[in-house]
Amino acid sequence: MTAAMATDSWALAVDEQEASKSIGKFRLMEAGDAPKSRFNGGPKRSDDCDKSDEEEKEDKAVQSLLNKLIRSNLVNNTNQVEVLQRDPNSPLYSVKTFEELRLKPQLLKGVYEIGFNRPSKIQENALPMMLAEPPQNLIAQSQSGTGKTAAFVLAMLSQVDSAFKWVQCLCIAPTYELALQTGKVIEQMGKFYSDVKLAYAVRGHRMDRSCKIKEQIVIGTPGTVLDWCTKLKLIDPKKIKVFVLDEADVMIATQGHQDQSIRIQRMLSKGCQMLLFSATFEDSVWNFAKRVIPDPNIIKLRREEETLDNIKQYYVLCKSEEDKFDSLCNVYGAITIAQAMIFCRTRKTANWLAGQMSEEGHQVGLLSGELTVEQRAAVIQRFKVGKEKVLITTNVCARGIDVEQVSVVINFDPPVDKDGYPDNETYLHRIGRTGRFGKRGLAINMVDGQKSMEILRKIEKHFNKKILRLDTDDLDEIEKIAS
Ligand SMILES: Nc1ncnc2c1ncn2[C@@H]1O[C@H](COP(=O)(O)OP(=O)(O)OP(=O)(O)O)[C@@H](O)[C@H]1O
Repeated sequence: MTAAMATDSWALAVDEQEASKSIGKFRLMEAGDAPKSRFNGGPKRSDDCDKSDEEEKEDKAVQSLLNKLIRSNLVNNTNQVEVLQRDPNSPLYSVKTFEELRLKPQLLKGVYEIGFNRPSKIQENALPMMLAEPPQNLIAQSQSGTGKTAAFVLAMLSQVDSAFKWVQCLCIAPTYELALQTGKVIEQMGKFYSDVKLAYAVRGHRMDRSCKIKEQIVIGTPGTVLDWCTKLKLIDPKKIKVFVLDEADVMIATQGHQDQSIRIQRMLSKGCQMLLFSATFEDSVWNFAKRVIPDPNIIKLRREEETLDNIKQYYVLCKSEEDKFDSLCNVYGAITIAQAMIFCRTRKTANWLAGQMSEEGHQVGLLSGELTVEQRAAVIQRFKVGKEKVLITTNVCARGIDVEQVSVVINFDPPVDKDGYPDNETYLHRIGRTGRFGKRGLAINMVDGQKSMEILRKIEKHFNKKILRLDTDDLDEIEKIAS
C-alpha cells in the first residue's frame, strides 16, 4: 500500500483529486453518495461492517460505465464481423478509411483530432450502412470497447443540419452517467461543428414547458426523454431523423426502461432512422431489439474466445481464513509477481485481506462496491499504471471489467453464482486469455473446506483442465510454478 493507503481513513486513499483528474469535467457522484468505507486493517462489528458482509449486487450500468472510464483504446478482436442485410441483394459495402465515407470536412477533422486513423472492425461495416441513402436501420452487437459509440455518434453528426434549430437526433442511454459519457464523445467529435448543439435530457435538468428545445441533438434517459416528448412537449418526435438506443442489454435490465423506450419509438415518424446497440445478445435483448427496430440490418462481432490453455492452475488446501492468508503470503513472497488480482466473495473479506496484506508491507489496491464509480475507476487506473502490484476485489465488483496485463489471479474464494453454484463463466473470464494475444498465466485457488473443494472440482471437470495441488510450505515447489 502507498503511504496514503496505510492511514485509517482508507476512503481517502483513493485520491479523489486523481479521480477527478482522470475522469474529466463530469461529476458522476451524487451528493449523498459519499464513500462509507473506512479502512481499519480489520473487520469491525459496526453497521457499516454488517453491510460489507453482504454479497454485492451486480449492476450492469456501473460495469459499463467503469469500462468506459478505464478504457483508452479499442479492444482487440480477431473474429469476423457477421452481417445480415435487410436487402440481401444490395452489395455488402465496407470501408477501410474514413475518407471513403465522404464525411463533412468539419466532422472528418474531429475524427482525426481525436486520434482515429481508420475505422474499427465494427465501424467498417456499420458506418456505410448507417450513412447510406436512404438511411438504413441497424441492430449492432459487439463487446464493450469495439467502437460502437463512436460509430453512432458519427452517424448522428452526419445527419444533423445545423441550420435547423430543433431536435433532429435523439439518443437514449440507460443511466444519467452513461448519457454523460456519450455526450462527451458527441462534444469531442463535433468539436469543429460549432453550430450543432447538444442537450441532456436527464434527471435534474428542469425545463420550462413553454420553450421547445433548439438543440439539434438530445441525449438522455428514457423516462426524461419520454416526458420531454409527451408531457412537456419540448421535442417533436416526428421531426427526429435519427433515433439511437444505446446499451440495450443494460437498458432492459432496468425495470420500466423497456416500456418507456418502446413508447418513445412509437412516436417517431416512419422515415426516422433507428439504431440499436448492445454489448451482448441474449434472447431477451434480441426480442426487445426486434420490437424497437423495424426492418433492421444486423451486425454482430463475436467476443474473442477465452481459453485456459497456457494457464497453470493450482489449488492450496487451507484450514481457515487465517490459514488462507498465511498461505497466500507464502506464495506471494516466494514468487516475484508482476501484478496480481485477488478475488474475495464478500466486501468484508476483501477489506480484511487488504488490511492484512498492507500490514505485511505489500502495496495493495482495494476495489469494492463501497466506493463510488469514480473512485473505482481511479483504483483500477492506479493498478493499470503499476502504482499497486496487487488489486484485491470482490467477485461481483470486478465482473465484466477488463484489466489486461494481470499475470497472476488468486481466487481467495472460488467464484460462485448468486445461488452458490460454481460460476464457470466468471472463472474463465478472470483467468482465461484470448487465444491470439494469450500470454502465460498463473491461477491459484485457496480452498478451505469441503464445500469450496467441491466447487473447484466441478470447475475443473467443466473445463476438463487439471487444477493441481500446491503445497505452500514447500518453497521449491512454489518456485517451480513461477518459472
Ligand atoms: N476508429 C477508431 N480508431 C481508434 N480508436 C477508436 C476508434 N473508434 C473508437 N475508438 C476508441 O476506442 C475506445 C472504445 O470505443 P467506443 O467507446 O466507441 O466503444 P463501444 O463499443 O461503444 O464501447 P462502450 O460500449 O464500452 O463504450 C474509445 O476509447 C474510443 O475513443
